[in-house]
Amino acid sequence: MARLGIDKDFLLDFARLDKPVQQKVSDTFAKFQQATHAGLHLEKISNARDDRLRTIRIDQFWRGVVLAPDHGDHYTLLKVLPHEEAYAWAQRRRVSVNSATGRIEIRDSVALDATLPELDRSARRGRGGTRPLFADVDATTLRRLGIDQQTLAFARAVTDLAQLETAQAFLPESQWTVLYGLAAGLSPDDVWQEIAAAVLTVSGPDEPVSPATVGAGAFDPDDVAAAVERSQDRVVLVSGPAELLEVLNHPFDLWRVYLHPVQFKVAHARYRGPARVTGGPGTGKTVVALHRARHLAAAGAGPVLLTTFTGTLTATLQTNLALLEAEAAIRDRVAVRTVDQVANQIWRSVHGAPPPLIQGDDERDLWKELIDERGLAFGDRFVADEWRQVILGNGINDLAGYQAASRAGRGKPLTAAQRSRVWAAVEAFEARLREQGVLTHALVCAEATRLLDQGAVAPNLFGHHPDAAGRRPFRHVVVDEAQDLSPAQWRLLRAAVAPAENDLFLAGDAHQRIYGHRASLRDHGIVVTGRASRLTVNYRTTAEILAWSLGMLRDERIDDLDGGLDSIAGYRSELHGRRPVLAGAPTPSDEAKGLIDVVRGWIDAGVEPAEIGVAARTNAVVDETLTALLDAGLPARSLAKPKPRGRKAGTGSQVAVGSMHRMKGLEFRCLAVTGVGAGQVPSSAVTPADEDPYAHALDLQRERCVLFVACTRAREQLYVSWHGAPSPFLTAVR
Ligand SMILES: Nc1ncnc2c1ncn2[C@@H]1O[C@H](COP(=O)(O)OP(=O)(O)OP(=O)(O)O)[C@@H](O)[C@H]1O
Repeated sequence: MARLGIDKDFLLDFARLDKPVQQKVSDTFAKFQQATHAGLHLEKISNARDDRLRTIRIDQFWRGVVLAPDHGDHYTLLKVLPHEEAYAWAQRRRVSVNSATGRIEIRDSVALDATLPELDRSARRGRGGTRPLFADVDATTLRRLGIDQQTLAFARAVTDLAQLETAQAFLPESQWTVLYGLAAGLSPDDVWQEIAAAVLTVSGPDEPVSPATVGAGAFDPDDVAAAVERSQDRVVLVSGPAELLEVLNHPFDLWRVYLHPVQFKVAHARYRGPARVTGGPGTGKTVVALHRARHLAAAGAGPVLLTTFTGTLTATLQTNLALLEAEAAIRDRVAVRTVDQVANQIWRSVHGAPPPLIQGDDERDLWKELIDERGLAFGDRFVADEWRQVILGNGINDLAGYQAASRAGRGKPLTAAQRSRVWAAVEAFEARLREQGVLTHALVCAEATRLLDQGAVAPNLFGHHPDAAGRRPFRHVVVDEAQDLSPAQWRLLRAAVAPAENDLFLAGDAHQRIYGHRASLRDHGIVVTGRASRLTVNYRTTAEILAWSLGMLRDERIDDLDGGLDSIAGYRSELHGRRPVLAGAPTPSDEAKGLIDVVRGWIDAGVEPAEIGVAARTNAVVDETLTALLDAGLPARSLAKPKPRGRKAGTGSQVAVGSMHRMKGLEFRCLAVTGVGAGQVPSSAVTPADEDPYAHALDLQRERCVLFVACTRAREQLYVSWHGAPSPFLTAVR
C-alpha cells in the first residue's frame, strides 16, 4: 500500500476548492493510497527542473502535484491546481533536503535563477553606497545554517530587506527563515538554536544535540523519503483512507497536524519535573498545551488535567481537544476544567454538596465594612489582595506565620504593627464568612488543597488512576494562560499531582497578564529550571500589527513567572499585511460613526461579520458600541451573552462585541478596539499613585497588558479609535 504525506500547501489549496471538487480530490487520493505502484497514473512533466515531481488527474480541469520517490511507494501531495497552473508550478520547482535540518524544502528554481543576474546588476549599480545585507556573515556560517549553493549566491547579492521579502516567494522556506532571522538582527547562534530545536525532534527529544554533532553533511541530500519523515512542520503522514479523510475534513485547522519543530519538541518531550513554555501572543502556546495533553493522555499513565482560569477558555480547549483527538477513550482521560471547578469538585466530593459561594460584590462590601469599622489606612483591594496573595497564597494559618512571611512583589512595606492590624481584619473577615456560612473562591481553593494534602480526596475522582497509591487525583496537569493564576490556585495544582516525571506543564505569557495575580512558581514548589522553553513565531497576527502592539510594552519590565525577567526580543510573524489604522475623533458620536464606517467597509469587502471583533475597556462602552452598531443596521452580538443555540440561533453571522478581557482566547480577521481615549484607558481601576505608588505602577502595567491582549487578537486588520485626547499608552507608539 502506498504511504501518503500531505504537504501544508496541499491542504491550503484543498481548503479553497468547491465542495464537489474537494470530494473528487478525496476520492482520488483515497483510491491512490490503496493502489500499488504499478497501478498509479502519475504523469511525468516535460521540461521539469525536478523529475520526481509528477501530476495526477482529478478531473478534466484539476490536477494534483505529487512528489514521487525514485523507488519505493512513499508519495507526498504538494498542490492541487487547475491543469495549466499545476504543470507550470511543477516545472519550476525543485525539491531538496536541507543540510542542517534534514527536512524537505521546495524552491521556485526558475525564479531564483532569473533573479540572480538582476540582483547582481543592482548591487553593482549601488556599489560604494550599498552594502550586501549579509556582508558580515561568512559562507561557512551560512552553510552550517543550511544555506546551499544556490541560496548562497542569492545571499551574497542581496542588499536590502525588500529584496529579501520578495524572495520569500521563491526561496526554500527554511533557508529564507534563516536569512530573515539574520537580517532581523538575530545572531547566527540564535538562528542555530532554532535549527537545533528542529533537529532535536529528529534525533529524539531527550538526546542532546550540539552544532558539532549535526549540521551540514549530517543528512543524506538524496534521501527525500527520509526527509519527508522528518518534516512534521510541513508534511503529515497518513496511514490509511480514514486518516486521510480526517485530515481533509479540517483543512483550516493546520495546528492539528503541522507543528513548528519547537512546538513539537516542547509538546512531546519527557520532562523530569515541571516544565514551562512561554512565548508572545499567537505563538501557539495553547496549541502546544493541547498537543501535550493529548500526548500524555495517549500514553495512558493516569488522568490528565487540562486547566486554565476562565470557563470561556476551557470551552475552547474542550472543542479543540475534540478536534485534535478523534478517539473518545483517549479524550476521556483528559479532564478540562477551570482551576476553580477542580476546587469545587474536590470540595463537593468530600462535603457532599457544592460550596456555598459569596457573590463578588458582597465580598467587596464586607471588606469595606470591616476596614471602615477598624479605621484601617488601607483600601479594600489592598487588604483583599494581601489576604489572597500572601496569606492564602502561602498557606499561612497564624499571625506569627504572617509576620514572618515574605511579601515579595507586594510593594508597600508593612510594619509589624500594620501586619497585626491587617491580620485582625482578615480574621474578622473569615469569621464573618463562617457566620454567614459562605466561602470565596480563594477559600474553596485553600480548603481543597488541604483536603488533597490530607489524602482525603478519592484518587479516582477525575478518572481511573492506575497508581492510586500516590493519593493525588491527577497524574499530569497541563495549564494554559498560566500568567493569570493566583498563588492559591498554584498551591492547589501542586497538591493535585504527585511530584514525578511530566507532572506539571505550564503555558503562559506574562505580557498578557490581565488580572494582576503575581505568583513566583518556585515559591509554590514548582521549579522549572532547565525545563523552560520559548516560542517565537507568531502564527496569528501580521508582522505590522505585532510590531505596533509590542511597541506598547517596549519599556515594561515583565517577569517570567519564575522570579526572572521575560523578554519580547525575537518574537516575529512571517505574515504581512496593513499597518494598524489609528483614528482620533473630536466627539463620542464621531468616534462611533468612524467605527460603523470601518465595520461596514470590512463587511462590504467580503469579511464575514463573525470574523470581525470590536473590543472596549469597560462594559459600559461595550454596551454603547453594541447599540450603535445595531442602530446602524449592522449584525452584532455581545460576547457577554452566550451564543443562542438551536432554533433561536438563526443563521446570520454577527460581529462580536466584548470587553478587552473577554477577547482573551479569541481571534478575529478584523478587529476594532474602541474608546482608547485618555480618560478611558487606563481605566479608573488603577490604584492612585499617592495611595500606593507600587500598586499604581503594577495596575498601569496590567492596563497596558489588557490593551496589548486586545490588539493582538487581530489576524489581518486592526483599527484603534478614541475621541478627545488619545490614551497615554497610544502616544508612545503613534
Ligand atoms: N503550527 C501551527 N500551524 C498553523 N497554525 C498554528 C500553529 N500553531 C498555532 N497556530 C495558530 O496560531 C493561532 C494562535 O495559536 P494559539 O492560540 O495557540 O497561540 P497562543 O500563543 O496561545 O496565543 P495567545 O497567547 O495570544 O493567546 C491559532 O489560530 C492557531 O491555530
